[in-house]
Amino acid sequence: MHSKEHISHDEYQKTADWLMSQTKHRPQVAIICGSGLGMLADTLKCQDSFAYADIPGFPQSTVQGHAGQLVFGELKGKTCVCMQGRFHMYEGHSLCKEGVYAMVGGPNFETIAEARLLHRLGVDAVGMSTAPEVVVATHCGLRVFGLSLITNKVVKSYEDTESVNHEGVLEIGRLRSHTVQQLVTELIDRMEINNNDNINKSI
Ligand SMILES: O=P(O)(O)O[C@@H]1C[C@H](O)[C@@H](CO)O1
Ligand SMILES: Nc1nc2[nH]cnc2c(=O)[nH]1
Repeated sequence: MHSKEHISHDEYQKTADWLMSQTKHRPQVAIICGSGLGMLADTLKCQDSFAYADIPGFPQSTVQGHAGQLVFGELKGKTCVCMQGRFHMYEGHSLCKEGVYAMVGGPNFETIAEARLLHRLGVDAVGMSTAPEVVVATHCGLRVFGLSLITNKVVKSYEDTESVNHEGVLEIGRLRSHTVQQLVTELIDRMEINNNDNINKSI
């Protein structure tokens, strides 16, 4: 998994599963120790340490002075994991991919000319919703987690014989509904109930 542009969810999952099978620690805090700061990891109690080279699918640290170890343990009673050595763009690692979501008014799908314009503006995904909902929720002081299922490729070429239609969107929705339900259920299960404290205070 060296400096790949794209690391799939399955690849991350395999690495995480391996680590979880090797240690009983379940960290509440994650710390990246940069140059000269790796010694913090040595202070963790009840340590489980793994050389990056031994962790399936994990990148390798190439910088001098970076031990290249993942250290699990306890600090002040909190379970932590420390990266003794980090990864840099100058080592060939790319930035985590962030995407830009753009909302168009609908109900029609964007024309090829509009799709090309959005692409040139740096848009990665396009929909007809979500943005106004997030604006209103944020205005109300709510913390927001937005989730969009990407159902189709946007057509950007006049030669392309594919076209987007609502039936196709609904079909992918049906195919992925179980996964989306599991994800949302898991999120709700892990959610801190007091995360909208700021609203309660202002009422
Ligand atoms: O959930 P929404 O309504 O955002 O889903 C998309 C946008 C359009 O309503 C429709 C296009 O097929 O699906
Ligand atoms: N604007 C837009 N909304 C969508 N919703 C689902 N697919 C699409 C799409 O291709 N474009």
